[in-house]
Amino acid sequence: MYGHRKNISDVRTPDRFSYPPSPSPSSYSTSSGKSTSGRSRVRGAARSVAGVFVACFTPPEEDTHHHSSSVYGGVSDTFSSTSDFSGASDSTDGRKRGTARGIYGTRNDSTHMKEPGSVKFTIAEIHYATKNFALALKVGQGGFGTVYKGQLQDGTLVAVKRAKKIMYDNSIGGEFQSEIQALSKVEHLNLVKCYGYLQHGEERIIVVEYVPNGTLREHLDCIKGDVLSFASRLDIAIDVAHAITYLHTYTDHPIIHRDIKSSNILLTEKLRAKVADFGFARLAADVESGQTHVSTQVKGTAGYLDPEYLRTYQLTEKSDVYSFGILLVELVTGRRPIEAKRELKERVTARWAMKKFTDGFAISVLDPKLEKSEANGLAIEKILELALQCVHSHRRNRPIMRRCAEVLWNIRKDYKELLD
Ligand SMILES: Nc1ncnc2c1ncn2[C@@H]1O[C@H](COP(=O)(O)OP(=O)(O)OP(=O)(O)O)[C@@H](O)[C@H]1O
Repeated sequence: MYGHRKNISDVRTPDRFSYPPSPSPSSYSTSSGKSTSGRSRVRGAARSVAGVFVACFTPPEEDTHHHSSSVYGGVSDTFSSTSDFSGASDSTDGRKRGTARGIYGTRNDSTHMKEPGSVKFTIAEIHYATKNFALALKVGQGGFGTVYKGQLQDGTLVAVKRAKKIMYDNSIGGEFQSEIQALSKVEHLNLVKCYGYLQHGEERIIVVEYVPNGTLREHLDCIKGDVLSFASRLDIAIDVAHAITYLHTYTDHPIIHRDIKSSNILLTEKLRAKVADFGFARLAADVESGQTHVSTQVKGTAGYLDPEYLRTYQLTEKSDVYSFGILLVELVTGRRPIEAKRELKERVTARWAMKKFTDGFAISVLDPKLEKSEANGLAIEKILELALQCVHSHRRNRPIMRRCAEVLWNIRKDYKELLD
């Protein structure tokens, strides 16, 4: 580790949380089987938890900062991996973890990383791929830095994530290595693949799979592509559920993503989802005998943050489940988790949607760009029921990710049957 992440958080988007445990003047206000089983049952179940959920929200105030203190918590609800969720990439592009070293050839770089799965790039390769960081190849800007589209000598398209200059001091180390370590060790069809990295002087660069079709948020905003159909949204939800399930069941070392949100979901041309940005990922079992996760900073994005994590500083897989619940609401409503410009009762999208759901008007929160059909109406009820469970203020009452995926499979099955 290289030191303080506060420097990183300070340069992130305002709604991003990454704070050290030290006291600070500002404070955080949490702005923040076949399931056609009858709407009343669904709503009944919903009501039993809705109160708890609603209680956990406070409409956003101006200041959305949070400061945490040291944290001690147990990692719970891990579950065993099955092939259903493995989705392991077939790596038809030849860049499968085990073959990557061969692809990039031998390097005479003395700092060549020996860890399996890691590939160290040379600065010459990066310059070649990005045409010396040509502005025309810039595709995005995030908390970490600038993202360029690049092409390796063998033709592979890559996204080159170049750390901000402001992070050139050692404070970037933790973030950089965290991202590399987490990314390089996992491989799944619905996770953005990590090809390698470069640490050259003050440069910190990560090379990942290029996902060509923008972020989920851009699609929901119709900045990219046509209106996402309800069926596509359901497929995306399932892809994301598979990816997170995979992370949570990852060998002996479950990975908590910690920053599940629509701008971290990248889409392929065929609208398959790939979960990106493991900057905040953390190996859940890399601390204290695999049972205790000690977190020194609250990290995540406003609107997606698990209130129990905020309360207790305990980070578990269920924090991702919470964020996933918020993402489900976002998918069906099209709205951002927090819409500051709306009237108070609609400002926190999940709370607004859940209230409508429990009152029996789930269809009224459907993204206005979608048709209010019977199939959409039934599916949104079931999705909101699942979302409601995911955002339960007590993590023990939230389903595990695997269960979320199973429920979504059934919703999709019923949805398709109704359409046929
Ligand atoms: N693998 C990728 N393939 C294609 N485009 C990408 C890829 N990764 C990132 N981008 C683009 O670059 C933008 C910035 O990505 P980045 O992960 O750095 O930040 P972010 O997730 O948008 O913001 P934050 O760092 O606050 O989470 C994304 O919104 C996306 O448009």
